[in-house]
Amino acid sequence: MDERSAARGPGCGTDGPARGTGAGARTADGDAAAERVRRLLSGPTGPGTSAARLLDALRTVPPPPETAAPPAPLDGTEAPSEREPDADAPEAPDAQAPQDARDAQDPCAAEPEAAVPVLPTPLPSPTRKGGHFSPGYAEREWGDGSYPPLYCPLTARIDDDLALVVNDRLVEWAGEVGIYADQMDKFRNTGFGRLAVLAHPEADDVDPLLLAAKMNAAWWACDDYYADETDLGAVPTQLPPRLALVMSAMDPPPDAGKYTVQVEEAVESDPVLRALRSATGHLKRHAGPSQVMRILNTTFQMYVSWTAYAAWRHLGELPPVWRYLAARQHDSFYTSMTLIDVVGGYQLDANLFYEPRVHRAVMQAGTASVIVNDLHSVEREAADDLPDCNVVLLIAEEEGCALEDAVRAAVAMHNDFVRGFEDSQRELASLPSAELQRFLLGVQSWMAGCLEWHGASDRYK
Ligand SMILES: CC(C)=CCC/C(C)=C(/C)COP(=O)(O)OP(=O)(O)O
Repeated sequence: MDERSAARGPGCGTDGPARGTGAGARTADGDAAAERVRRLLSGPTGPGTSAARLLDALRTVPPPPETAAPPAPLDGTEAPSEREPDADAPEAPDAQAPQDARDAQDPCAAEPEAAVPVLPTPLPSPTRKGGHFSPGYAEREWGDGSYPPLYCPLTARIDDDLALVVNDRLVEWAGEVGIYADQMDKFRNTGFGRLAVLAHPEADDVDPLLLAAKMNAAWWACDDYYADETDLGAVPTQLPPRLALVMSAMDPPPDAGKYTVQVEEAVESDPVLRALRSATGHLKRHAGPSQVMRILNTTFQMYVSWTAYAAWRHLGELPPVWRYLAARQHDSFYTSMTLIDVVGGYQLDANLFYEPRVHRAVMQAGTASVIVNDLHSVEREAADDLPDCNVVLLIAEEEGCALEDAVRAAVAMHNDFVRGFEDSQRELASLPSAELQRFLLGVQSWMAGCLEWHGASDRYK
């Protein structure tokens, strides 16, 4: 048994050839469905046929059993080392390879190789457990330990040597684009680089992890500077036009002559826009077109919710909890999770990513993780001149209860979402798509890393 297998312990995945074999404990109905899927998969091949057959099979997968089965051990494939741990070698993850920097018209085109500094390969870390496996779920203590635990996946990898390398690179990049310029130490100690390493245990290579760190840091910068932090210049009435410009920074529209020149000047003069554009350029070096558009469109959908909060802040209104949650479900770490296959170096077909049950699963996980954020940021959000929406504060207000009781209610809500994700994962476990199983495991890992990170980041102290 190699070191990595030993670290997993029994039941924590295998090195076996799971590709095409599905995973997990199955019911008799599940076996029948899996068999049907296998037969379907032996049919015609060719572009698009595999995902189409899987979708067909998905329609016949039975609903989850009434009585909860034990969590399916998702024996995903061992992630092959898909890239050399060399930060300067952009590489296509699959057939839908990233655009070259060929589109010189596109200011958001893949960053040229020269822009990525060559850094030494990180030293092997004794704590490194990168790979594709499930350490399972557990009730995890959080905060000062005085509240009921959060039911959450366990963290698959804590590698603070690697996190340091990624975070240092991220801080260097933040200095180049200019975000958090006057608070670099605070930014460093926030540790978005550590978040990327915790949340993407599949990836050992610095460059894709740096991509995740940059995207998350840029999303957060946008949130801090434009939406949330009055001290950083956030003004509710300016948010909608600012977000409209963000979209054009990330997804430059066709040339409109002198108006495009003005757009470009505006992008160049604003650190938040520079960060988002630069991170998108990095994304394009790793992602295929449908992955890029999935990530951009999810970002833009998230912005609609931000405008709702801005209206409430501007009007001094507190939304009812149901309305806040309805907005928060589209403004969650679902957005961050859209990066999972890109960082992992593979591609989940768009028709599988958007298949309703898969979509619901990722939304359940994204919402659970964002409740973790609300739990950790109550004080921070209550402290702003224009307090943010936060599920704990809103429950306390609506129920007229103590903050402690509102925290308990939010914990219960979180735990329901995680159990819902687990059910969804179980329901989808018989589908023999290695990419889908891998992606769901990536979502599981993201939830785990998110909790780990929130408990340690200086941002929430
Ligand atoms: C996807 C992403 C990282 C976006 C940044 C903003 C966002 C949707 C969050 C999940 C964070 O929400 P919030 O603004 O409440 O976060 P902080 O408490 O300010 O960290």
